[in-house]
Order: sequence, then C-alpha cells, then structure tokens
Amino acid sequence: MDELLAERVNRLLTGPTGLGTSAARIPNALAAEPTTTVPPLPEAVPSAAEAVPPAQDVVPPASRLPSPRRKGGHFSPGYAEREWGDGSFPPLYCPLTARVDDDLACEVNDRLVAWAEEVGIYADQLDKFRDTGFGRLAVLAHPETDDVDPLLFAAKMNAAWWASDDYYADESDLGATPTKLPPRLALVMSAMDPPPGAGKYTDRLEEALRADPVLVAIRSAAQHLRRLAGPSQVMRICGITFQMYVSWTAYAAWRHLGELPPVWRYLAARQHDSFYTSMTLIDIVGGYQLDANLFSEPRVHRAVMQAGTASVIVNDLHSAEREAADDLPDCNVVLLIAEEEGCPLREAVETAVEMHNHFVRGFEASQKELAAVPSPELQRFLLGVQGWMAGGFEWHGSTGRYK
Ligand SMILES: CC(C)=CCC/C(C)=C(/C)COP(=O)(O)OP(=O)(O)O
Repeated sequence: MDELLAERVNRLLTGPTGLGTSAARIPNALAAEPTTTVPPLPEAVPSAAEAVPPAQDVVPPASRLPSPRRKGGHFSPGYAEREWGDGSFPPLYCPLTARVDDDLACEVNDRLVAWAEEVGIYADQLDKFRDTGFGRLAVLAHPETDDVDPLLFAAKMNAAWWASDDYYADESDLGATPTKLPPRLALVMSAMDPPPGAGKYTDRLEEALRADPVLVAIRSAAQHLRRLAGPSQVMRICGITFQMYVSWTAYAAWRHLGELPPVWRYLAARQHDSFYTSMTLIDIVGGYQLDANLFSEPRVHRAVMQAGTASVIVNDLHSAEREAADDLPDCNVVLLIAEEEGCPLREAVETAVEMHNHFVRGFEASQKELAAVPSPELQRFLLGVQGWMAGGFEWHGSTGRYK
C-alpha cells in the first residue's frame, strides 16, 4: 500500500509520460527517487538545499529563506490527551504544542493591532481585539518560523476572515444580517480577487471596497499574500476562502428561516468552513511551496480536512456559550447535538470531544501513511498541520474571545 502510494504521488509530481506529454510534465527534482523510506524531517537549521523550492515554484527572494534564528517547530512533540476548559470534561486527544514564544506573539500581535487600526476593523473595540490575540494564534499555529513578516501575514489573513465572519455572518451587534450576507460575501471575493476592469462600474466597485473596513482588511491581507506566495498558492487561498463562504450562506439561510440543521448537515457544511482554510497558509508562512497536485492528492486532502474539522470542533467547544447568547444563535455542534439528542449540554460536549478525537486519530493515521511519500515539502506541510492543531488548541484555551 505504501509503495503504491509513493509511486502514485511520484507520478503526480513527475507528470505524464509518452508521446506529446513532455510539455505537461511537472519537474520536481525532489521526487526523482521513489522510495518507501520516511524522508527526514527538516532539521532545526535547514540546509540550503532544503530551502530551495522545486523548479516549478516561484523562487522566493533571499530574504524569505528560513531564518537561522528559528527556534521550534521542526520536530513532532507527539500527541497526548490534553485537558481543556475547566478540566471537568473528557480530555481532547491532540498534538502537543511545538513552540510557545510570548515575546514573538506580543510583537506579531502589536503589529496586527496597528494594522487593524489602519484598515479600520474592530475600530471601537481594539482592546478586545488585542486580547483576542490573533497574532498569538499565528505564532502558536505556525511554529515553523519566527520571521515576523509571514507570521503577521497569517495573523492578518485570519483576522480578516474572522472579521467577515463577525460583521457579516455571526454578530448581530456588529450588523450581521442573514439576508445581507450573500451579496456582502460576493464583494469580499472581489476584494480578494479583483475582477477585470469594467470602466465606470469598476470605479463604483472601488468606492465600495474602500468604504467597508472588512473589505479594506481582506484586500490588504490578500496583497500581503501576493507578496509571499506563488500564483497557484494565491489561487488556492482564494478558491478555498470562497468555498468556505458557500457554507456560510447555508447557515444564513437556516438563521433566516429560524431552522436548526440536523447535526449531519451542519457537519457537512463545516467541512469547508473550518480551520482547514487557515491551514492552507502553512507552506506560505513557512516560505516554501507544496506542489498543487500534492496538496490536492486525495489522501493529503483528507488528512488536512480531518485536522481542520478537528480544530473547528475545538472552536465549537469553547464558543458554545458565547454563540448561544446571540439574538440569532449560531450553529454550533455542541448546541445542535444537545437539541437533536434532547440531552444535557455536558453529554453533548462529551459526544463532540469523541468526534474531535476520532478526527485527530484519523489525521495521525493519515500522517503515518503519508510518511512514505518522498516529498520533504509534504512531510513539512503535514508537520505544519499537526503544529496548527496544537497551536489552535493552545490559543482557544487562552484567548479572551471565548471568555
Ligand atoms: C480563521 C477563519 C477561517 C475564520 C472564519 C471563521 C471560521 C471559519 C471559523 C473557523 C470559526 O468558526 P466560528 O464562526 O464558529 O468562530 P467563532 O466561534 O465565532 O470564533
């Protein structure tokens, strides 16, 4: 099985063979030797060879090569049952956190708050925004680098996604209204991926993009993305953001109609509305590129989905109380299980914890299976996904957002 997988992935990377296919071949020197052995993980200070991206990638400027100062994240600290909340619920099976660096977290968070002030999001609640610590989340979730600029990028992108969630989808106090959500999201997509010029209509679009801080934020984060990423990475982030927005329209319809979806339906929507989206930044923040074919390889895709869904269940566990309090309560797996099963919240939490642990164990198994693939970028990316789950867990337990 492992050999078959290694061979299949190698084929993906080296491209088709036969008459007329040479132009379609994706060269990748790193995948030249199919092997079933586990490729070594990057060492604490990567060699120059590791820092060189595959030939098809956009070569990053020298300043983006991994910094020799990097402290953590190049190893797996393993998985464990971790206590969470007030410690009274069953533990979450989760990776251990690879790096906690409070100084770096403060630096990234301070810069993020300055950026938020500049773009105008959370204008009258910047202290709360500071305590939320999306900058700290970026540092915890991307232990692979301690370069401030890519970490700040991750912090901006997540903050901008969350701003669209808070202002458009979730928080009635911030003006979120189900019927306005779809046209607002359509504009967010234009802010990330500018449509072709259409004369005076583009001028009107431009006015609209400048008038709304959420759109200013998302456009600014997307500009930062374009500075750090290659074209296929940029389109990966745009496409995955937009698929997340499709799920948001489902929640908006349920809110508008005052309906609660069954748990299975909510989970189906959550598949594309999870921290999977945040995890797709991992190679960009790390300063390398995971080949688009490898990223999309079904087993890799499933592994990242398992991790993203597990991480978003952690979010639902921490945010259940806050979400129940809104005039139009959000969808939340704990609240939905309690409703559907007619069980006490405690029991619903236990079911959600079991579900989370099932996904993490699934990711761990996928990671083991994929260890046979001879791609250093893939191994690095999967370690990054593991790091993201751990960082997300750590952040949810400490942010002011769910207190
Ligand atoms: C970072 C990111 C992709 C943010 C957009 C919002 C989202 C998909 C989440 C993962 C969080 O979901 P939720 O809306 O339940 O989050 P809060 O509980 O409001 O923080």
